[in-house]
Amino acid sequence: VIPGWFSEISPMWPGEAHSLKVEKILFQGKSDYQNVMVFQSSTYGKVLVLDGVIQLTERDECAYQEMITHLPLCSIPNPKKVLVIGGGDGGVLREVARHSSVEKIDICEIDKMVIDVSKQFFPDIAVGYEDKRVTLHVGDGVAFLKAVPEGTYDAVIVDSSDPIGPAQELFEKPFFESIARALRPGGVVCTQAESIWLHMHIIEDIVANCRQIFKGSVNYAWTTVPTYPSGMIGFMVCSTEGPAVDFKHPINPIDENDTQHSARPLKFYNSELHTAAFCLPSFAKKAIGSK
Ligand SMILES: NCCCCCc1nc2ccccc2[nH]1
Repeated sequence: VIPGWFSEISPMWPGEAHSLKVEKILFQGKSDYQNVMVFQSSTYGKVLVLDGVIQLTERDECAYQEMITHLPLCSIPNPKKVLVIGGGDGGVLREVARHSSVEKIDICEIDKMVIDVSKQFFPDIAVGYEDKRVTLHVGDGVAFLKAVPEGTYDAVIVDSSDPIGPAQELFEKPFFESIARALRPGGVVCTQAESIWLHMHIIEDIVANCRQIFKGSVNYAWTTVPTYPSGMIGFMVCSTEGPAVDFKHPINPIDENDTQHSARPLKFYNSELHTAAFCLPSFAKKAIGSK
């Protein structure tokens, strides 16, 4: 360990470790589920770390939060009811709130410490909780979805950590089945889906499960996030059987200057990038294929 540096060593990316220079450690705690740490970095703002894995930094969180939210929501005409699984930092809520058609936003986050720490150290991200349409459920997303009536949501966003740790079940087939049941016909889901550079086999399994479960369309999209290992992260973007959804052409575009529901304009997402996000390197296209 180099003094003054945080290195992200994990069995999920053997033999490599992204490092950030540390100015000051701001919080360290152990919740019922994981170790939680916040530090002030020299060049990426404040950083949230769970079990040694970087979840977000102030400088580049916009890429992940905006893409995971607007890829699904800009692909359907009038999202009204949205469910967020995970996303305890509040960033996805902030982005969902930009859509004026949305009437109800449910969020189910298992770890209250993540919520509290985010409100304390990342107010510009946790601002999402202030939206009147938000209802917070602190608990396990697996159990939450089992209790959801069929066809309740227009969109579900799964902003999870990784298969190693408390989010393990959010990558398994029964969970995807419970999402499909909770979505209306032609409803959409977008989940955090690892990196094509690091986890191609995990992604192949997830895509195979999604092909069996989501009878609309099944797509893999990706974005650059400089502070994530391999500099990118991907998303499964799927729709249930019903009114066709063409993810590659946003029919419900969000104006990058839209500040109706957010004091802050979009920093990252735009319609061209939306379309480009579904373009994959050849090695990934071969492994994932696209219907
Ligand atoms: N809710 C935050 C999602 C990111 C979790 C941490 C993380 N960062 C990653 C980089 C590459 C592949 C998988 C990753 N998982």
